[in-house]
Amino acid sequence: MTLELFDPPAPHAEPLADGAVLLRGWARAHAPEWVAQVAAIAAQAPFRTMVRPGGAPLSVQMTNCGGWGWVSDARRYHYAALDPASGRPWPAMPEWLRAQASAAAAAAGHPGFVPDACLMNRYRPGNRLTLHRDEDEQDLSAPIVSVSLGLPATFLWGGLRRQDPVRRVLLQHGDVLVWGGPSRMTYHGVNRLADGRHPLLGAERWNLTFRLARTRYDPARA
Ligand SMILES: O=C(O)CCC(=O)C(=O)O
Ligand SMILES: [Fe+2]
Repeated sequence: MTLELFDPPAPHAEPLADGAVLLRGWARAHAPEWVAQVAAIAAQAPFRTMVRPGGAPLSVQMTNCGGWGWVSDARRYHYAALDPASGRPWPAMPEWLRAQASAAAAAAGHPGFVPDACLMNRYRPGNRLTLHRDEDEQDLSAPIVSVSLGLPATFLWGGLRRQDPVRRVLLQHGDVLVWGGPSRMTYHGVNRLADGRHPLLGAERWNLTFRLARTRYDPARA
């Protein structure tokens, strides 16, 4: 019997669909740095419950960093340069985070991705994200880079139509999922978070999605 049997597998890439790759464990080695970066942003722009058009609250708590932040309010979903809670610009995207997201995108076959927005989601046990597409960005040829930290979650990976069959993918601490190209408009969501405790985040899961909200995607960009 060897101890390695109980270690998480070494980081590796699992193709999920055309244009979509799951980089298993990609962010694990630097997870404490990821957590510190998000905590510093959340100290300036706290996680908050947003409401959806119509007024019902979203289940997960959100904040943003970068030039643009994704905002849901009683009227619409949109990208805003100012945090509506403070009236100030969202915290800048730290260069370290931007570089990590660019490197993950490149590793998944989407070079030249330089995100201008990062939506951060905080899940507590029982929180979920219903099936949706990320469709508020201007240039839908740019990928989405999604980083998971803390408690594991069952990610729902559907198809290009809402009624398409859904695959269940377990996303664990340090996993990075990238979807772009023919997969960019895939319906996706997250099942209710199960209770648990994670050594770094306790009873929470943090997810970061790096996006190109208001810039043109140029794959030739260095
Ligand atoms: O939490 C996740 O894994 C997915 C988040 C997501 O789909 C989103 O923020 O649009
Ligand atoms: Fe999404």
